[in-house]
Amino acid sequence: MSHAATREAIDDAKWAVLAPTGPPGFKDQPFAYHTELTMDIQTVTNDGHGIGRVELPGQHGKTWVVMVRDVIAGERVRVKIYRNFQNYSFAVLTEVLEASPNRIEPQCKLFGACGGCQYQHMTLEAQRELKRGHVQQVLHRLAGLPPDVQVNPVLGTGDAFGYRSKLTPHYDRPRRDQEGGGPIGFNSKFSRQIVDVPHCPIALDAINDQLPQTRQEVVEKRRRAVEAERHGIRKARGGTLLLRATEQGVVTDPRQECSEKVGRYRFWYTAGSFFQNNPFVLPRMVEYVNARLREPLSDGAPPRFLLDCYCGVGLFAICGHAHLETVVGVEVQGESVEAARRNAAENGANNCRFVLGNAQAIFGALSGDPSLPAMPSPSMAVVIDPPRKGCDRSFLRQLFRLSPARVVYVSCNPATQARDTIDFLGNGYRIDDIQPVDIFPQTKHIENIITFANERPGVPSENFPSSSPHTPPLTDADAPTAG
Ligand SMILES: C[S@@+](CC[C@H](N)C(=O)[O-])C[C@H]1O[C@@H](n2cnc3c(N)ncnc32)[C@H](O)[C@@H]1O
Repeated sequence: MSHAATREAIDDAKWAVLAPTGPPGFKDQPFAYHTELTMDIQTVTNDGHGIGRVELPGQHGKTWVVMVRDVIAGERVRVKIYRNFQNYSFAVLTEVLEASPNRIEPQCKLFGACGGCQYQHMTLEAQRELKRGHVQQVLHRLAGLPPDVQVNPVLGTGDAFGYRSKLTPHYDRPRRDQEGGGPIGFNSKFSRQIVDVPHCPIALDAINDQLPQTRQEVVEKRRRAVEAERHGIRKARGGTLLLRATEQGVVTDPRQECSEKVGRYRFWYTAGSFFQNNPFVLPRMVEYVNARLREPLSDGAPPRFLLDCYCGVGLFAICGHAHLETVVGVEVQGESVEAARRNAAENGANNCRFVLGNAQAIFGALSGDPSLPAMPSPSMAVVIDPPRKGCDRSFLRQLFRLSPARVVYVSCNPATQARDTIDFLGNGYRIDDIQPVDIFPQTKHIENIITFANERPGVPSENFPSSSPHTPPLTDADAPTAG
């Protein structure tokens, strides 16, 4: 795509903010559409919004919060208002007047428009320090830990671009006047509009090499769909593509079996099911989890038994099995459990067993297993790696009754992890280590690992719900925090 065409894509995506008149229904209080302001950025939230305060027009001394993307704390910038809410406004960056020393030129020409990346305008070191601070803040704000709670420097590799092994671009239902055309890419930073992304610099080269062909297939498919719709056969639809770089090449069929190596272990999985997406940092993350699992417990010996809850295709179970007597993985998705069994067999992890079921019912899955000790056991460790919504209440209740000596909690959403931390602290656990991992450089996403040590291992806790007030379930919308 030529640079001019790229600019066009950016302009399209910024339509909502750069159009000469406001969008229909624009609320013009306290600022009219496109009011230009100069502001100082005080902080950046964990969803990538810079926050500053500006004086309200005609109300001397009264200030108003304005949020703007693609900025860095400490910068002075010019912005244009494009949306007012009850307590704050959104603005688009038009000029950086005083740049932070951490500012760099974004590598992607679509950076100002595409919603996929938030931090390309910062050095990698600055991104990681920002993410470390966000983990600290969320644990302070939601779990009541001290504001300066010890959080390790973010674990990552130097692979800041060309690292993503999975890409899922979307496309809208084709419009009749577009024939097969229309953008294929990611949501805009400013609206639900899709920005056309013919090349994504955070994806692996193999994915970018495959992208033109996969996009062309969509164009053909859409052309046929529009034609069919014209003849009243069926309605054309939008969709999401899958491109996964694997040992079998780039796979686009979600049902295809594929494999990937992590250290010396090979993992099979179905392309559409869960597998981690950064093959560079993954071995480091697994190494870190294994190191936590091997540390001696209070009796001086390392854990002998491991439960891997939300185990997917057995990543942590299989990578950690060699130092354990018995490992049991629990996973709700049937095809992932089948893959986990195959992975254990092919990798010689004969002490691993995988149970199809809900992590909410772990006791049922474990009871009567002769390879496990009588429960609760002081030699038991647990790895948990739940989806973004965090742990279910009934899962936590059972976990605290099981009373494992150590729990390594891997999370892709530090906000729900912080919520669950309240329950760990209220049920006899203390925090031993907090380790963020930069799985997705250039983006706001961070993986965070908390290691909990049980002060009374093997003694079931009945103190649940814990005495500390439990915050209600969080959604993604709760995640942004002013830092
Ligand atoms: C973030 S992934 C982690 C997978 C694995 N630990 C890994 O790193 O490859 C979460 C996994 O939890 C599974 N899952 C979601 N809800 C579950 C539940 N209630 N019980 C058991 N597994 C669940 C999903 O199918 C998914 O495989």
